[in-house]
Amino acid sequence: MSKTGTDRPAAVLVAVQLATVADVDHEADMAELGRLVNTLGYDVVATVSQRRSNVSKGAVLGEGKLRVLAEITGGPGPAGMRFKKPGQKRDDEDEPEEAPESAPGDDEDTGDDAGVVHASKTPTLVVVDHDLSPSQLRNLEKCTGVEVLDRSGVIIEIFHRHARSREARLEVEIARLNYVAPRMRESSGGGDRQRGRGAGESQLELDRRKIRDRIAELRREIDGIQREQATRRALRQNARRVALVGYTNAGKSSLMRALTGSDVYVMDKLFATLDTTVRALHPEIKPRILVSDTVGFIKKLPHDLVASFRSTLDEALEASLLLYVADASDPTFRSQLDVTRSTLEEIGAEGVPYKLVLNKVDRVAEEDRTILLREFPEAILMSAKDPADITRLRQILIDFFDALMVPGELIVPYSKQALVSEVYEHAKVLSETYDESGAHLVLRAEPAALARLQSLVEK
Ligand SMILES: Nc1nc2c(ncn2[C@@H]2O[C@H](COP(=O)(O)OP(=O)(O)OP(=O)(O)O)[C@@H](O)[C@H]2O)c(=O)[nH]1
Ligand SMILES: [Mg+2]
Repeated sequence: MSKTGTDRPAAVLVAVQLATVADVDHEADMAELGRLVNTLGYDVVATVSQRRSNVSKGAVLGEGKLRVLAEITGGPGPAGMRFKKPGQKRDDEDEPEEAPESAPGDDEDTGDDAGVVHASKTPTLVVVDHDLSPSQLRNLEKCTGVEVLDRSGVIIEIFHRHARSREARLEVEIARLNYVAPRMRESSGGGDRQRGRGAGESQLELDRRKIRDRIAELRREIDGIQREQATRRALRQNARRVALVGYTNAGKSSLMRALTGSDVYVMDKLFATLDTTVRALHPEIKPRILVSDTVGFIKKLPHDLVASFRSTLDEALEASLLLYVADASDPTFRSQLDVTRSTLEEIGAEGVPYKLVLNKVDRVAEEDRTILLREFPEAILMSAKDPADITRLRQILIDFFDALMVPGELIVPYSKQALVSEVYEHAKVLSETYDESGAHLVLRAEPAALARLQSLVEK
């Protein structure tokens, strides 16, 4: 848990552990949720947890724990929630709201201190580790009197705050609108807004239509940007490209910095990077190798965000090599690797050749490193903080691309001497001699690059 006593706002976590979830997985999930909430700028000051056989449809927790939660946030408690009378359905309801059941069969639902860590300052945010339905969210807000977010809501909010490039901002805006649309409700004030109706469309329907229109508008804008990017990428088509992919906080940007000498943002927080950056391997070699740093993955990434970030990850799709970066010092890195694999599959990058980089081994004990190597014999064990490891990784990249090269020969006539430098850009020139026909270049190049150079010379 992060430091308290700062002027950062406070949040309380709500953890519901279902019978099907093992303790160790549940704890890892909660630790990750805590880090997400820290990234959002809050200190986690309390946790209310409950083991349940299922998540209550009405308000997630049982009545006793709702009371405890409301006490922490200073809200009215379960009494503040309005429930429908049997048979009655409000027009903005997607789901009927149910009164919290007291769940007699569930343990730890006593409303006493079990499963509760007490708050040192009053939280202004409640974060739940389950996806909430619109009515669950409303019920919890009424009960606690403060803002409530579920895991997807937190992730979308982080993306919203961190997105820098125009495209990332537009993508996040769409994900956010898709997230809020079903959670919107008729304003309770009623009166004024009711007057706007009449044409058979409620204010809520109108608001939702506005959101759909806005999403369509954002999509068009993104399409424009993507066309420009495709052009820019086409210019890099002949370059040798490697993309860093992996779970958030694994150390992708640190590797990017070390490999390319660039100053991309590195931070011990989740989702420090949201935009793709492309830089040449440094010190530069010819032909150059381009490295791209990408957004990190996370468990249960909201589907809209996966879809949105597909375009950001196009960079990865077009790379000849992916480096799957994992934080070997994190006890849950194996499940993080699974998330990386399945997310890459989802965006259609599963066919791209890859190498596994087990990073942060400086924080792994010597004997555990041996175990890791036995389990992942192909992996590159390294630390982004160790210059010798970076040199080794750099050589592995160079060797990978060199192995794709085939031998070739070009004769560049004197009338086309400008092409010689072009050849040096895209091939490894082994010898350069001159006779009456022009420059004889003995070289190695990737087959596509060689064919292209050949056609330029003969044109
Ligand atoms: N000890 C140690 N720390 C590392 C290593 N590599 C990265 N870190 C630290 O791990 C944290 C996250 O590093 P980043 O490079 O920002 O990770 P990332 O994968 O780019 O993360 P996101 O952009 O948030 O997805 C930072 O505090 C780094 O200093 C390493 O090899 N050893
Ligand atoms: Mg990063």
